Amino acid sequence: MNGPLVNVTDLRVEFPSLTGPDVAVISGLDLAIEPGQVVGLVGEAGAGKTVLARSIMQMVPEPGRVTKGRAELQGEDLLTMSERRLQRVRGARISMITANPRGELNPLLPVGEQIATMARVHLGQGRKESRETARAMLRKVQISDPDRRYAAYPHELSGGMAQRIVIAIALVCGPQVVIADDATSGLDVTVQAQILMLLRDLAREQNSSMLLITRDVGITAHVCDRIAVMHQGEIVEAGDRQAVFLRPAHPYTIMLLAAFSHNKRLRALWSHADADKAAPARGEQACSYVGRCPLAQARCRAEKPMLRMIAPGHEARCHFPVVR
Ligand SMILES: Nc1ncnc2c1ncn2[C@@H]1O[C@H](COP(=O)(O)OP(=O)(O)OP(=O)(O)O)[C@@H](O)[C@H]1O
Repeated sequence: MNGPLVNVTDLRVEFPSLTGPDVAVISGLDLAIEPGQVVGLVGEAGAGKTVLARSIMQMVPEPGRVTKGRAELQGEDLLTMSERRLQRVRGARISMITANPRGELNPLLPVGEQIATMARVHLGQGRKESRETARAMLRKVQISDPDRRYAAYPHELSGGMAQRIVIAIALVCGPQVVIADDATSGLDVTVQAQILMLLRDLAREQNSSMLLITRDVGITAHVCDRIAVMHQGEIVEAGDRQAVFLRPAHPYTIMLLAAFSHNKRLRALWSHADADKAAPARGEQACSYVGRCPLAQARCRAEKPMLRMIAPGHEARCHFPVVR
């Protein structure tokens, strides 16, 4: 296959505003995911991470709508796909895991049956075979006593166990891409790490790519091959994990890393830079970070920077990237 597995280009998503014209919460966004790659999408609350994930699934929350761009899976645009075709693609070739496992599960159906149903619908398995597949999946997500748990209802499971079931459902068809949107944020810290590692290992085992969305930069340091940093609906930096962590180039990335640092002085730097009052609205002809940027110059207010290469495989949307 030539080209990335998932290729989002020039995506724009707008929401109506009560007081004026529609607001673009995502604009000019490009993001590529290669086969087998784990891409971390990081950024603070409201950056547009969930809207991006849901756009790829053609599930933009109402009343939002995609007004521009493409989101291709192996060259086929998901954004213009018929609902009928999408039903075959979602769950089978691309699946999503969110922070609310109980909300995803059917409260009236034993959890094993929910996994087996996926195998019946998407893999064409019969009743007996799909039950075997579901049991095997329960073992893979490390649910103890899988035969007994097969018959359990969602309310009988802990949050961590419910999330393991959601992961089993998401992975049972061997999708090419898994989107994990804040998938562990509702769980205890110790369980979070276990579930993330499990998710990564299982995805790797079946060569699924993964888009791992989180506000917690620390999580991406352990799990991801590549990091994309999102700010106000735009990717402001993207690169291999090593490059972004060791040589962050966009001032926003530097601040984001400082916010997660153990170093108190670095964290203080972040809180000083956090005054967002002068930030321009999304889509204006200025850098989206100019109001908070300690390195901003006149050009940053007058001209919107493009995402451009600063080293092979490393890009930043900044007129004055910090290059070392
Ligand atoms: N249903 C909606 N109606 C109006 N605006 C919305 C809606 N959903 C999202 N938005 C807007 O889109 C922006 C991006 O939201 P999104 O949920 O994608 O952020 P996020 O980066 O995923 O944040 P978090 O880390 O808190 O999940 C928000 O600032 C919000 O204004």
